[in-house]
Amino acid sequence: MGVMRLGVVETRVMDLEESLRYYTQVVGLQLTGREGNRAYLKAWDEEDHHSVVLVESDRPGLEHMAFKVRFQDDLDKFEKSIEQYGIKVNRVSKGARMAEGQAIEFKLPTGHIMQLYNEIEKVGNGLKLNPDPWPDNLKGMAPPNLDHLLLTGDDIQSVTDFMTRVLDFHISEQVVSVDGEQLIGTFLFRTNSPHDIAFIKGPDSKLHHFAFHLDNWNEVLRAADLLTKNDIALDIGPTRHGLTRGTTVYFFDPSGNRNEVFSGGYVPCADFTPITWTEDQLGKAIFYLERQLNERFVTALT
Ligand SMILES: O=C/C=C/C=C(\O)C(=O)O
Ligand SMILES: [Fe+2]
Repeated sequence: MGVMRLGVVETRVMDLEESLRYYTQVVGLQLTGREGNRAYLKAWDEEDHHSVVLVESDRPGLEHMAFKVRFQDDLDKFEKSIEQYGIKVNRVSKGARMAEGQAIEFKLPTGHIMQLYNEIEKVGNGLKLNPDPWPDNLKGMAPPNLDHLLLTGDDIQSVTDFMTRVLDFHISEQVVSVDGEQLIGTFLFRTNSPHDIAFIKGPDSKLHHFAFHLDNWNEVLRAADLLTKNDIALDIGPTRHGLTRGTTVYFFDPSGNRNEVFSGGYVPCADFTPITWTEDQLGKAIFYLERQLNERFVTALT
């Protein structure tokens, strides 16, 4: 029962062809389908039809995010508990997007659209019978999987209450005001990774970044090399986050959506005692080696 992992981020892009070149050649995702103004992509170690949907639009940003639940009948249970909590739930019919089954959709207290689903076509990763550790013909950064996303919103307390009490997410880290009164950031997980989704104080309904996993620090450096090789500006990094301990590079896709490649961190379980950062240490929390935020951290949102 319950939410397994972040399954899909549907991201608005301004030019689908240019974005496809970037996400397949530089990031190194595999194109698995195209229909109308949407393109569907997966990372090489993922089995489902897609984890990233690019939808051509007149503005960048996050159209929706979807978490995969373990069983189809989890949807009925979550529909009831979300509505009991006081948030309206809509049903999304099978086939609303290529290869996807039925889903439930609702708006978070921060204004973001979230879906829960179980059914999606499995295309496999070709590594299930006497497999090599990775396939041939990988391109670009070649992340094995989608990792997490960071969103901004005003009421961090409410979204944390909802995610923990209704969707049973656990808190790995939190950022609080110096007097401890106000919750400024919240890092939440269902998988045993430092975060599957996080929220920090800022304008409602905005995307800060979505991230792909890499195996180690060398791959993070190589990702930065690839960006420079392609004359793509880095936002920051390679560096380390104090929060999550993850090593990282932040950069932007052609539409200005921030991407991240992330490696490391720790392996929390449900009994993990949350790590607390006070706002006066925010610089070190976010960029441990620089020990200060860059301006874009709070302004470059989509
Ligand atoms: O509040 C911002 C901290 C960001 C941390 C990450 O992006 C991460 O750990 O992947
Ligand atoms: Fe991140």
